[in-house]
Amino acid sequence: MMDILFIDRLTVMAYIGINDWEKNCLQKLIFDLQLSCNTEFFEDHQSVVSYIDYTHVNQVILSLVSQKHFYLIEDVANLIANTLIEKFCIYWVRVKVNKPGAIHNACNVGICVERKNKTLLKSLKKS
Ligand SMILES: Nc1nc2c(c(=O)[nH]1)N=C([C@H](O)[C@@H](O)CO)CN2
Repeated sequence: MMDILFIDRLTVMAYIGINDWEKNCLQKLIFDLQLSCNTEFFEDHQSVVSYIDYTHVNQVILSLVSQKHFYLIEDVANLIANTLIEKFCIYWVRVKVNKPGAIHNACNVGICVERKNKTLLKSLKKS
């Protein structure tokens, strides 16, 4: 069994979009994140594998999204998913990027990507 650390409706202003006007205009992106982990590892807080600090996850996302202009919401989702897999001890991650208001006759549009930490999942199978 695996546990899931989640962050809902994390809101960030970003330069995002395929149109010229979107290069200089901050727009709202809302993230829903799920990080699969094993919280039993976390009981010993002195151990190397410690808990996943959701404030640290938040900082990583803020720093990634504020660095540059992104063309597609897919680009943001992929960068965040791959970075979280690299930086945190998690089995898989699900990143949903919402760009509300992008289509005038829909309340929301977005993309949801899932990435696995193949190395960690392999070591889980062996044990
Ligand atoms: N699959 C996608 N389609 C579109 C995107 C996107 O990021 N992914 N973006 C746009 C525009 O930037 C739009 O949001 C402007 O309002 C159009 N299609």
